[in-house]
Parts: sequence; C-alpha cells; structure tokens
Amino acid sequence: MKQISLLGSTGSIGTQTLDVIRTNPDFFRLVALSAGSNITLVLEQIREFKPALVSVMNEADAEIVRKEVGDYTTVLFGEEGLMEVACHPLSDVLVNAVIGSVGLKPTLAAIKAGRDIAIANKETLVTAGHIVTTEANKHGVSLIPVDSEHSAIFQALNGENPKTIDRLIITASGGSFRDRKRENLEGVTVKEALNHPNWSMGAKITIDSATMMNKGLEVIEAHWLFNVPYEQIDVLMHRESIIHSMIEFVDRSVMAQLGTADMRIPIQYALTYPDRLAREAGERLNLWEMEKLHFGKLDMDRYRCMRFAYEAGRSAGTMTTVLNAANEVAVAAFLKNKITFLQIEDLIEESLNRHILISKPNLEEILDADQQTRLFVESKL
Ligand SMILES: NC(=O)C1=CN([C@@H]2O[C@H](COP(=O)(O)OP(=O)(O)OC[C@H]3O[C@@H](n4cnc5c(N)ncnc54)[C@H](OP(=O)(O)O)[C@@H]3O)[C@@H](O)[C@H]2O)C=CC1
Ligand SMILES: CC(=O)[C@@H](O)[C@H](O)COP(=O)(O)O
Ligand SMILES: [Mn+2]
Repeated sequence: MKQISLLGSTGSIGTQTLDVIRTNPDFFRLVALSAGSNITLVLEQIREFKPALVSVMNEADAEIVRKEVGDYTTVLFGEEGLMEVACHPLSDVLVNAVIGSVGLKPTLAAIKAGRDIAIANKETLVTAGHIVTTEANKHGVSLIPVDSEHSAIFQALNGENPKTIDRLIITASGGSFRDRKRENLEGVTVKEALNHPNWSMGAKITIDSATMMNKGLEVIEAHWLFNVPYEQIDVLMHRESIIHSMIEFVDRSVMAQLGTADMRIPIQYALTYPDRLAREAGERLNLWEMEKLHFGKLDMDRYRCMRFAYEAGRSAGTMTTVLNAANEVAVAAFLKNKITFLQIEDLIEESLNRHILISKPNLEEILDADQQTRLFVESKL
C-alpha cells in the first residue's frame, strides 16, 4: 500500500490523481491533501477519502472546513499548510499538482523529509531547477515525472544508459491557435484560447499551450529532470498528441511512448513505477482510427515564447525564474481580460530584458527574483 500526499487536489491533475487512487484502493491510500479555494469540492474529497490532514488557501476557508469535517482530519491553511501536507509523516510519496511557483517551498520541504515526488508542477522546476535537483540528489529522493512528455521520456529511458541519449524530442500540439498566423492573433478571446485541441486541463496550462510557453517550460523541465543540455532538446510539432515524446539514442534508434490523451496514465505510472497496474477501463489507442499522424518543424518567430524559454534556459540562474514569474502574472491577467493575448509575450520579453542575471542564485535570491518580477508585471497592467 502506497500512502500519498497530494498538493492541488481540486485541480485537473489533482482530481485525476484521486481517480487513480479511487480505482485502486488496494494499492493507494490518500493521507493528506491541499486545495486552494474550491471548498465545495474539497469537502466532498474529505468525505470520500478521509485524509488525516487537509490544507486550504486561507484561514476563513479553513474555519469553514474545520466545522464540516470530523475530528479525524486536521485542517491547516496557507504556506504552512502546504508544507505540512507535503511532508506528512505517513506519506511515502508527494504528488505535486499545484499550479505555479507556490509549489517550490513545499517541494523542497518534502525532499528534505525524504519523500519521493511525483511532479506535475513544472513551474517549480523552471523557477529553481538547480536547487530542486541538487537537493533531491543530496537526499536520495526520486523526482518522477507526471507531465505527459516527461513521463514519455522517462518510460523510453527505462533500462537505458542515460549517457547514450543523443537528443530528446518533445512533441507539441501547437495549442488552440495553431492554425492561425501571428497577424490573426490580435483580439482573440479567453474562451477561444481555452479551447485546447486535444487535452482538457486547467486554465493556466491551457493558455500556456496556446502561447507555447507550456512547451518552453517543458524544455526547461526536461533539462533538469534528465540532465540534458538545451542543444540536445528539440521540439517537434505533432497535432494529435498521440506520440507524447521521444528519445533519439546515439546509435540513431528512436524510442517513443504513445497513448491516448489521458493524464491518468502518466499519473498512475508515476505512482507504480517501476511496476505497472492494469487500467481495465482505460480507453485503448486505436491508431487505425486516426489514419494519419502529422509532424512539423517548430517556428520560433510564430511562437516567440519558445525563443524566450530557450534563451532563458541557456542563460540559466534567475533568468528562468523571471520567465516563469512574468508568465504566471501575465497569464492570470489575460484570464481576467486585463491584457490581450499578445501582450502576454510582450510582458515576458520586457521582464527578461530588464533583469540582471544572478548565475548561481540561492533560494533567497530565487524568491526575490520571483517577487520582483511579479511586482514589475503587475505595475504594467
Ligand atoms: N492539467 C493537466 O493535464 C496537466 C498539468 N500539468 C501541470 O500540473 C500542474 C497543475 O495543473 P492543473 O491541474 O491543470 O491546474 P489547475 O488550475 O486545474 O489546479 C491547480 C490546483 O492548485 C490549487 N491552487 C491554485 N493556487 C494555489 C495556491 N496559491 N495555493 C494553494 N493551492 C493553489 C487549486 O486549488 P483550487 O482550484 O481549489 O483553488 C487546484 O487544486 C501545473 O504545473 C501544470 O503545468 C502538467 C501536465 C498536464
Ligand atoms: C497533458 C500535458 O502534458 C500537457 O502539457 C500537454 O502536453 C499540452 O499540450 P501542448 O502544450 O503540446 O499543447
Ligand atoms: Mn505536458
């Protein structure tokens, strides 16, 4: 029986993680969870899974939840609550499915407490990948990818010598505006941007897919998870999101992982690795139904966020912290109709251009770069 702590239980990955746990009660047990402000859903989750510890975003909501749940469940809130859930003494593994760099400190706390981490929260790796991976190595903790592309690479790497990787090939759907030219992106709406062609996901990552910042964040995520230089990480346009990613090895053999667009597959694999569990109810991938798979070359002028991400990744240090923080604030502003879709890119570019790089930042310097960038972007709204 694997005991699980879950950050972000009310989100897209969080609810699918609970589905995996629900479907396999003999293998998994939820011991702690955190949510943001969706109190109706978190109360349902507490009634169903009876976790020993719950955390919500603010104190008033914690009070509401406390009144509704039995003595068995302790209810905390805020940053302290996230840290306690991340390190719960009964848990074997943390599923980090929170959105944004708010996931960084709980991740580091879980690593220091010796918990393995199934990581969906890519912003944490983009914000401070060097600190997270160094700490994980130091404490002998595994970072197991949940993101579909990284799970694909992880699966393709199983049993291989990582030194024989020649190139990672990360696939990209192109997002909701992939069939529009740049000049036709002026005035696109939030509703249109949220219409991802293949995946049903949370709002922030769906906008990131539309700008292709998601792919940029994933290139940086892959760099840290697999220790591969940026020169050896390519992005391949692939409309159908059926091939989740590939590795080209030095002998020119290419290993790919395929599957339907169902995140419960990589979530479950992250929890069962190195074993696999049957998913009897899971939809099969019937390639004959697709007839064709499409592939294309990445155009960095069309998708400026891809260029920003590669450049920030190569600059390293605090530059990727700034990339992520600027993107988080700009996307939140777009979702609230405060800026246009194309202004997301402009705000990120401006933030990167004005930033004075710290090459080997400590945690304090990372948190400061993150905060200063947020303040700067907010001042431009
Ligand atoms: N969705 C997907 O298919 C995929 C997602 N990912 C990555 O997984 C992560 C989660 O994405 P996704 O599930 O789509 O996101 P969602 O927006 O659907 O869910 C985010 C979760 O985090 C909680 N949350 C938000 N802000 C805070 C905060 N400040 N403090 C505490 N909790 C907070 C939300 O709570 P509440 O809703 O209660 O307010 C919710 O539980 C992201 O890093 C994303 O890039 C990676 C691959 C695929
Ligand atoms: C499901 C998942 O992992 C997402 O990150 C997804 O890959 C988004 O797809 P695109 O960014 O390729 O549109
Ligand atoms: Mn992905």
